Amino acid sequence: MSETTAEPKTEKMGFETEVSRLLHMMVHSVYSDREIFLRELISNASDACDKLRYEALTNPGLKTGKDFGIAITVDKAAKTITVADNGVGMNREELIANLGTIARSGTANFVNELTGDSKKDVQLIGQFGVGFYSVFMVADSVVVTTKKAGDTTAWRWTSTGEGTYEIGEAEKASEGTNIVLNIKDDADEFLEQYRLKNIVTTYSDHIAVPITLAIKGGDEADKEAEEAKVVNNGSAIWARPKSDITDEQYAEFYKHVGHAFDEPAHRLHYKVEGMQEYTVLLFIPTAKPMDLFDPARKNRVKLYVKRVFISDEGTDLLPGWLRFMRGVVDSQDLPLNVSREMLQNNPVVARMSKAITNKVLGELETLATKETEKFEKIWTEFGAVIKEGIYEDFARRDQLLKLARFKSTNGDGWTSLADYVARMKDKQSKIYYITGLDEKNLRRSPQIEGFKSRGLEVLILPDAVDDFWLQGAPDFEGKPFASVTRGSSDLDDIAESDTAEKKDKAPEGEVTTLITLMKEVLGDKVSDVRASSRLTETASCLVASDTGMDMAMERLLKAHNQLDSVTAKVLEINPSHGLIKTLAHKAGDKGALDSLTDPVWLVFDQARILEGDTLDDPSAFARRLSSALEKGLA
Ligand SMILES: Nc1ncnc2c1ncn2[C@@H]1O[C@H](COP(=O)(O)OP(=O)(O)OP(=O)(O)O)[C@@H](O)[C@H]1O
Repeated sequence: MSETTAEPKTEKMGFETEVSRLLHMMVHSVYSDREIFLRELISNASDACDKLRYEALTNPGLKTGKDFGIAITVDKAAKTITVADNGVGMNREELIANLGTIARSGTANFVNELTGDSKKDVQLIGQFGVGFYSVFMVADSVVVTTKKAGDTTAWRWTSTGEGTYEIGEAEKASEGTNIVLNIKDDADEFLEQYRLKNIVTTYSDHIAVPITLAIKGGDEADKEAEEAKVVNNGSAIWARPKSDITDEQYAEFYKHVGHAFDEPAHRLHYKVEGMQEYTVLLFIPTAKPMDLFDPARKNRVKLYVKRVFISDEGTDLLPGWLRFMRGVVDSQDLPLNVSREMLQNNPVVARMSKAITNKVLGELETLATKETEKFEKIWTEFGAVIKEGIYEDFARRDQLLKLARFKSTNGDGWTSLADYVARMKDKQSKIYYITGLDEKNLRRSPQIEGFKSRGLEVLILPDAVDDFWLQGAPDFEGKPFASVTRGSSDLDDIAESDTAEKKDKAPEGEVTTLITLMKEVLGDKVSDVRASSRLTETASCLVASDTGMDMAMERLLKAHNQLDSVTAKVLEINPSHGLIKTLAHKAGDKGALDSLTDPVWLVFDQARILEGDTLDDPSAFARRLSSALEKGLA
C-alpha cells in the first residue's frame, strides 16, 4: 500500500454544479458528528476490497493472492490522516464519475433538499449521508491516489472542495486507493489515537477486513502507537453468535450494508444447517429506501459465499415484493467461483429464496399479532410493496391476504380482512372497497354514502397496486371483493341504519320519466341512467357497469397510455336529493326536454367533477352554471 509521488501532468476540472453546492455546505459545515467522514471512507474501502475479491474469483488475471486490509495512518507533524486500501481502485473515468459528479440517488436527493440555510441543511447530513464528500468537513484539502486492479496507470485526484479538482497521472506501486486528508486546524481531535480507535469501534467494528491504525510523529509517549495495530473486530458480524452483538452494532452494520441512514425497524438473524447451510442477517428499514419504486425492482440483499462477497444486484434471493429488505445471506453450498450469471435460475439460490421468504413472512405474521404497533409502522411504509405479492406470488396469495392491513370506513386505523369479515352485517355477502389515489378523497366519495348509511364497511384502497391485486384475488375466504363504484349496488336488501336520516323520495313514475329524458339528452355519453341506492347526500355519481372495468383501474391504465379511450359510465341519480326531486317533478311537463337540457348536463358534469375527470367542454359547463345561477337568483 506504499506510494511514491511523481511530478504529474494535471488537468483542472470543475465539479458538477450540484457537487459544488454540496461541497460548499461541507466546507462550511457546523455539523456536530463530523466523525462520520471516517465511517464513509472505511465503508468505501471495504466495498472496494469486496469488489476486487469477487472479481479475482472469476478473472484469473486479477489473482492477487493477498490479504485485504484497510490501513489508517496519522502523521501528527504533517497533520494528515491517510486511509489506504488494497481494493479494486478506480481508473480515470471512474474517478471523474465517482468523485466529480453525483452518481448516487441518495446524495442527489440530499442536494435537492438543500435550502441554503446552513442550520437547516446541516440536519440533512444525518438524514441522507453524504458519502465521500463528508471528508471536507474535517479536511482543507484531499488527495486521492488510486490504481485500478489490472491497470498499469495510477491517477491522482486533488481538491480543496471549492468548485474544482485536479486530476493527473500518478505513481503508485500497488492497486487500490490511498486517501490523504490534510486536517483542518479545528479538527485536530481526529489526529488522536484514542479518538480514531473509538470511531472505528463505534462505526466499523463489523467490517470484515482488518483495519489497522498507526500514529506517526507523536511525542515519545506515542512511540508504541507508531506500529500499525488492528483496531476492529474484523469477523463478519453475521457469523458471530447473536448474544455477542449489541443493538448498536447491528444498527451500524445495517447502515453499512444497506447504504442506509435510518435505524432498522426490525432484524432477523439466524443460521440454517442440514440439507442446506447458510446464514441470514436481514433488516427491515424504518424509512423507504431511495430506490423502492425504481422500475427495476432490484433486490439489494448481499449474497456472500463462505464470507466472500458475490453480488448485491438481482440475485433472486428475495422476491420483488420484499425488495425493501437489506442485509446479507451467506451460503456454504454455492461454489466460490459462482458468476453473477450463474446465480440466475440457480436451484440452490431458489431453495434458499423460498425458505428465506417463508421465514420473513412468518416473522411479519408474528409481528402482526404480537407487536401490532411495530407491524403497522412497517406496513405503513412497505404495505404497498408487500401487496404486489398478492398478484405476483400465487402460492402465497392467501397468506398475504391474511397479513395485509387496510384502511376502511370503520375508523382511521388499519384493519385486517379477517376483522372486516367479523364485522360484516347479517345480509352482507361481499367485501366492499373503493380504489383511487388519495385516501382523503376516497373517504369523501359519493359512491360510499349509501354504504355508510347502512353501516356497511368499505375498504379504502389508495395504492396504485390495489387495482392490480384485486384482479388476481377475487375473494377472501369465500367472500368476494366488490367495488362500490362498479355495477348495481344491491344495497336495497339491507335496511338503512336506524340513525340514518329518512328522506322523502321523488315518486317512482316521475323518476322514470326523468331517466328517459336524461338518456335522451346525454346520448352516448352515458351507458345508462338509473336511480341509486348508494347515494344519500349527493345528487348524482358515476359508476362502471356490471361488466365494465373498475373506474380507478381504467383511469390508471389511461394515465399510463395502456388504454386509448374510456368507456361510457352509468350515471346514478339520487331520488331523495332536492335537485333530482325538482327535475323529476318537471320532467313530464310540456317542453321539458328543452328546458331541462342544461340542468341535466350540469347533473352529469357534477358527477364527472366528483370523479376528478376533466370535462370535455368546460366552457359549456361554465355557461350552463352561470345561467342556472342567474335564474336561481332572479
Ligand atoms: N476507496 C475506494 N476504492 C474504490 N472506489 C471508491 C473508493 N471510495 C469511493 N469509491 C467510489 O466512489 C463512489 C462514491 O463514493 P461515495 O462514498 O460518495 O458514495 P457510495 O459509497 O456509493 O455511497 P454510500 O456513501 O451511500 O455508501 C463509490 O460508489 C465507489 O464507486
